[in-house]
Amino acid sequence: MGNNNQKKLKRKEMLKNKRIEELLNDENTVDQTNKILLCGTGDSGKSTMIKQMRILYCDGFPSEQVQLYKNAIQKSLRINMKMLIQNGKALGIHINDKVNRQLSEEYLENFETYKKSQVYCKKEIDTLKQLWQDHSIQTVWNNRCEIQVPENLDYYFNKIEKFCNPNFKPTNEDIVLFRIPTTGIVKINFHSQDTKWEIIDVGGQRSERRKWIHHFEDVNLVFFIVAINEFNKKLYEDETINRMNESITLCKNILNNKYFKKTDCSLVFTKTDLLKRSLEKTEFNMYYPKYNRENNFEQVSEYIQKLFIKTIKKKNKRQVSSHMICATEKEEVENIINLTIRKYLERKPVSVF
Ligand SMILES: Nc1nc2c(ncn2[C@@H]2O[C@H](COP(=O)(O)OP(=O)(O)OP(=O)(O)O)[C@@H](O)[C@H]2O)c(=O)[nH]1
Ligand SMILES: [Mg+2]
Repeated sequence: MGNNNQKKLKRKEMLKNKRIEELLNDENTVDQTNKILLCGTGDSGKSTMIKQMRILYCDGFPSEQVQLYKNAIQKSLRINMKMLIQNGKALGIHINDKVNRQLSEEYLENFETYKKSQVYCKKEIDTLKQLWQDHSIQTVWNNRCEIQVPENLDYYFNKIEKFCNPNFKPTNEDIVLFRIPTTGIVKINFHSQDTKWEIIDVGGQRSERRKWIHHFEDVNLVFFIVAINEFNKKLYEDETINRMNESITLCKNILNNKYFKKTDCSLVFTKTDLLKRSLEKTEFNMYYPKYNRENNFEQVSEYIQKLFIKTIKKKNKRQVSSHMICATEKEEVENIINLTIRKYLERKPVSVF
């Protein structure tokens, strides 16, 4: 009798083990993909995070992407010098140096001819180099919060010969620092802490936001990305609107959306390096008059975080976290992704049964 019972138990154990193996081999059960959605206004740093993920988890950029960035970087130098000259005039910053003023006039006159050429001739490179070093052009660049120019333009102008060389091949850093506004949706798959993840990047400009809704379902984590240095900038789509105010309104609308009632969310403040730089020259309370603390990074960044956090309702049903990073630093992106996933998994352990 005892032997029979033992046999039955053994058989039960074997069946259980077989079932576990079946479950483990069933992709639908174990390989369930978790979803992270990146939201935020244009230029906030969503794609920069995605690029870092590509470098960290997907062996970097495919050759078509590298070529796309090469072309875009090369084109942008011309266009942005034109912008600096023209916007300088509009801001009342005229080129004082006689030689450089003449050079800038000639550059604008010949711009269309230059633009037609794929390659930069020596004369154009020398002109761009000299104009970039001009004191008045540097004044325009230092007042860039008044105009719409790319964030890291100095990186490219400071090494202009490299970028104008027809044989130049963009490095990861060249790609991470350059912005191509996202249109449509970009997805990346990766593994973290024995779980499968998909991270979704969307375009943040107003015209792109209506596409977001198609990706709201089954989201495990929402990251709302904010460029923490944009307190003194105007929205590209409507220059009467302050960029940070636009971001606060969007944060309120997205993170309180019914789809995300129970979804953990992370506020990710990027561009900490640029905020530090900008507070050296700008008083934060000129833009937020209610602010009455020190004009330093620690206190201003804490105040900005609170402006966003207080818009998020019903925190009891979900975890809300806030992080500050320089998104152009790969390790900082990696750390917050890992940390957020770990916190998520701790709260909701993945169970096979
Ligand atoms: N210096 C610095 N630059 C950053 C940082 N984060 C992003 N950038 C730069 O900011 C620019 C905009 O970044 P993107 O990631 O393309 O912005 P986005 O949110 O994807 O913009 P859309 O696609 O229009 O929604 C790029 O030139 C980035 O290199 C940061 O922390 N520090
Ligand atoms: Mg983008």
